[in-house]
Amino acid sequence: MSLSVKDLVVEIDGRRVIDGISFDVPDGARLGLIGESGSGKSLTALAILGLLPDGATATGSIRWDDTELIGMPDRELARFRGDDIGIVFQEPRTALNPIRTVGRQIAESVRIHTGAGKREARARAIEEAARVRLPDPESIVQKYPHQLSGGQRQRVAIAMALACRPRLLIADEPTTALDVTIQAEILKLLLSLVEEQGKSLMFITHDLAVLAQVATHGVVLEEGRVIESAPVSTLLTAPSSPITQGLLRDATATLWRPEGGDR
Ligand SMILES: Nc1ncnc2c1ncn2[C@@H]1O[C@H](COP(=O)(O)OP(=O)(O)OP(=O)(O)O)[C@@H](O)[C@H]1O
Repeated sequence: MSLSVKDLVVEIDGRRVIDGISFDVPDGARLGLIGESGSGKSLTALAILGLLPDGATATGSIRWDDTELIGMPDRELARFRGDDIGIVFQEPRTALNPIRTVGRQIAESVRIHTGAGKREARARAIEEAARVRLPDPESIVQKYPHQLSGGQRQRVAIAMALACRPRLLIADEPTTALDVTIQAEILKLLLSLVEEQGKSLMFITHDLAVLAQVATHGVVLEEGRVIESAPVSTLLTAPSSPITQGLLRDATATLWRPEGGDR
């Protein structure tokens, strides 16, 4: 299953915020969307998921294999979300319900997307918690989100997204809210899960050092346009645009230091 975005334009209240973006995520590929704040990364993800804010319109084409997602009725799109395309957001707190145990929330994901019964879904929730390497899965599923650390909450959000076995996982700055060591652990986890299950990944970040750890190809955005699209190794060694050169200079030194970099 592959995703193909062509000439995507998003307008919000008459302002063109995405201005003709095209890129592909072939089956099993790991693509990064990278750019500074406001360059249009999140809106591109939301357009793919059919979750644009009120007042926003999308034109162009977003195809999932042979199916056009732009203009698809919301009810049909809802089936795509989760079943085919999963999402993990930056701040796991917003993805989790504070008054339900994490096990129940993972189980709900399982139930909605597999039709499993309650008991089976509860057992699956423990398996999914173990899969994202949460400690002591049998007891952690009985906890509430506030009883977990930020990194553990992000593991729960990843478990919920993957419980539906989507073909493509979209991760929008999933580690930005976490401190550096936890960030590295979550990136490693995401990468191993995606590779293990042969999924495609679309990873959104403003940090080229983070992108280098998870993606093989990068699409650089600026003001809603694609500025450069190249293998990550090229972006790291021979970035052609000033924007990418700036991203390379800013790359987080703690995680990865560009050779000969001036920081
Ligand atoms: N709900 C909204 N209403 C109006 N304008 C919006 C809305 N959401 C985003 N925008 C505008 O669209 C542009 C792209 O925003 P987007 O959130 O996609 O950027 P981004 O690259 O994801 O940034 P960040 O890294 O800060 O999340 C920005 O100019 C932003 O101001």
